[in-house]
Amino acid sequence: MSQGTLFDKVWDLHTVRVLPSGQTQLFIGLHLIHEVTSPQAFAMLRDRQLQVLMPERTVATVDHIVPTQNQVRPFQDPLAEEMMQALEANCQENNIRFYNLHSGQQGIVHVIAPEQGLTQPGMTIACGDSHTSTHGAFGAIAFGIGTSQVRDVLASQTLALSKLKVRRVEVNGPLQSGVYAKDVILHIIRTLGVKGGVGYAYEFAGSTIAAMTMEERMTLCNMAIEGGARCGYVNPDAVTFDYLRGRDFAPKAADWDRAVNWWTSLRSDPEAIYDDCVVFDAAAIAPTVTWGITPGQGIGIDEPIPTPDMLPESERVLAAEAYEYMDLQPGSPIQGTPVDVCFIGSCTNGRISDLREAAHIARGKQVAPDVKAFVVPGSERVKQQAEAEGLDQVFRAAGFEWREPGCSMCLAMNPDKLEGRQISASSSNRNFKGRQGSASGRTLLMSPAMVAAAAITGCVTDVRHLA
Ligand SMILES: CC(C)[C@H](C(=O)O)[C@@H](O)C(=O)O
Ligand code: SF4
Repeated sequence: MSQGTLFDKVWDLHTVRVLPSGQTQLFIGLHLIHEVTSPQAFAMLRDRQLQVLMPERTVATVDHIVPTQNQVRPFQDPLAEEMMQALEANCQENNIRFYNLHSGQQGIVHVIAPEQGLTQPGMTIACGDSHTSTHGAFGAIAFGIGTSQVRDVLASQTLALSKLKVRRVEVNGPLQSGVYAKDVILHIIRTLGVKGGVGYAYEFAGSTIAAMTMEERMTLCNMAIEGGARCGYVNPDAVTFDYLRGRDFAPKAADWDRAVNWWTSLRSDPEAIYDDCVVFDAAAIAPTVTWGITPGQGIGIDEPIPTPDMLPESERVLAAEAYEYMDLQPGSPIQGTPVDVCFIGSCTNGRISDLREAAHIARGKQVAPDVKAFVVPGSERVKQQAEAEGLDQVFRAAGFEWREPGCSMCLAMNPDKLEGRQISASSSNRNFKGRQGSASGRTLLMSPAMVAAAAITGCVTDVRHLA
């Protein structure tokens, strides 16, 4: 075990057996569930008269359907209320820890597990949600699963999986000021493509990543899946351990020291062999904004929207679809594009450091007329912390709305929706057609600081000129 990657080591340690199909039966240390992808899984379990095998290894929260304004029960949307009731009943019947609204610990599943110290290095973590890759920031092997796999984990605490290859994605050097983890990952996806990571786990490494906080690493790993990599991870180091120490579920006293030794031993070895390796220069990364309908259609804020001849042949068909849908002119600058809605939140960028960065830009300024700007903290704890620091006041004074925690307009399964052809500047992770609640709505992805800058000026703006 001395020449492996963290991925190989964690995979091997969790292998129950190799199945006749060649797949691995992998033990899942932590199973996270939410209201959208779990109800059917529990129903399938009941149909087969199966029990939840290890309820203490499953943790639930409610995030996607949660209204961020009126949270009175029953919810106005009957479907949301139904999902909520199903989750409540399933957790109660099966003895599953559930962080309900107003528990003080509710929030987006990928925000709450790390903040409580549930997410730890060396774990295997699964959740019926594609952005489970977020948890890889801690050196866990964490990936999204479908509903029938949620059933499998509930019933057996294992999954049948094929092993991934590992690509080392190295980023070196200091980031320019005004450039954030979000820009780094948008840049990586733009370069390697939205399908570039299919079949791979991405190991993020290099001095830029080493210098990142845990929250920045989470932003990075969150979007590994948008680059096609089912999981992304960072080797655990002192930054990881400092973040974890003292959190609710982190090991305590003598267990802590043992855990740190153990976690350290799981780091990829210097001689580890990778299936592929790519290197980026941090200095070449500018504040990045998407102009199209996939997270890979991004450009530096100073660049023009690419014309077809600037793109490889293989990207031109999708680009044509994007020009039409977005109604943006190839060859023209992205800077100055007017926006209608500014959304700060999501599991990509709804953590306290994100709100601090955005508040820093908004402080003492005013949201542009006719722009609707709102901030949705990633969790109840993030909200509480932000309020303790007075960030809510900064946002409110600038004309932003301050909301209750949840996924909100990241995918608009709640009342927060774009209307008609509105364009949003969004700190979330997906800009697919119709993603934010209007079938013809348009999304520009960017960092929370850039969203705040767009809110103030009313158009896409280089945050480096505003700060
Ligand atoms: C609802 C859920 C299944 C979905 C996902 O898997 O990612 C959602 O969280 C999203 O971001 O699109
Ligand atoms: S915040 Fe968005 S990306 Fe994250 S889990 Fe919720 S819907 Fe999915």
